[in-house]
Amino acid sequence: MIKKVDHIGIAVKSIEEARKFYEEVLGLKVTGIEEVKEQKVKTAFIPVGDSEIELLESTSEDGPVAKFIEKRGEGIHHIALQVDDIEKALEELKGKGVKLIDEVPRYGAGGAKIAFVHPKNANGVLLELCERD
Ligand SMILES: C[C@@H](C(=O)O)C(=O)SCCNC(=O)CCNC(=O)[C@H](O)C(C)(C)COP(=O)(O)OP(=O)(O)OC[C@H]1O[C@@H](n2cnc3c(N)ncnc32)[C@H](O)[C@@H]1OP(=O)(O)O
Ligand SMILES: [Co+2]
Repeated sequence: MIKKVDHIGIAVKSIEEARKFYEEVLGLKVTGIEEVKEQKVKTAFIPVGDSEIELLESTSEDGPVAKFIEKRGEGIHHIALQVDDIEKALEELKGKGVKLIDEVPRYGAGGAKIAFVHPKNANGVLLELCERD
């Protein structure tokens, strides 16, 4: 059901500031910046081999990324696992008693279908499932 690590989400105060480390020091490239209004974030995707790093900057004081930074500071916010059929994956997890934040997929960056699993289920790690064409 799970294909690979799609991306690792990192909460940052400023994409413009944070991207300098990834580009100028690590030599990686930001390939796209996109606002996802529903999640109250601006995202920057940085491919690394077959996976990506997603820098997340909040666009609102009450968004999940702003709240995370306020409580814990900048850092790893979530791990996204790519699945080939997100509805089926959600059904399966629900059947196993997993607490889902999203029972129905939403749309994330790049038009992917995404859904979050509560960190209480995964040893304190917020998991995102995502399906993309
Ligand atoms: C654009 C898209 C894409 O990839 O395409 C994205 O990634 S959007 C990425 C941004 N979107 C999201 O994160 C949406 C899903 N997230 C959420 O619904 C929320 O942030 C929750 C994860 C449910 C947390 O919200 P809530 O209001 O409950 O916050 P809270 O501060 O009261 O936290 C409740 C408990 O969860 C923990 N907690 C909160 N955020 C966490 C995180 N990112 N990783 C691990 N643990 C986390 C807190 O420490 C706390 O633990 P204790 O109880 O032990 O103190
Ligand atoms: Co993400």
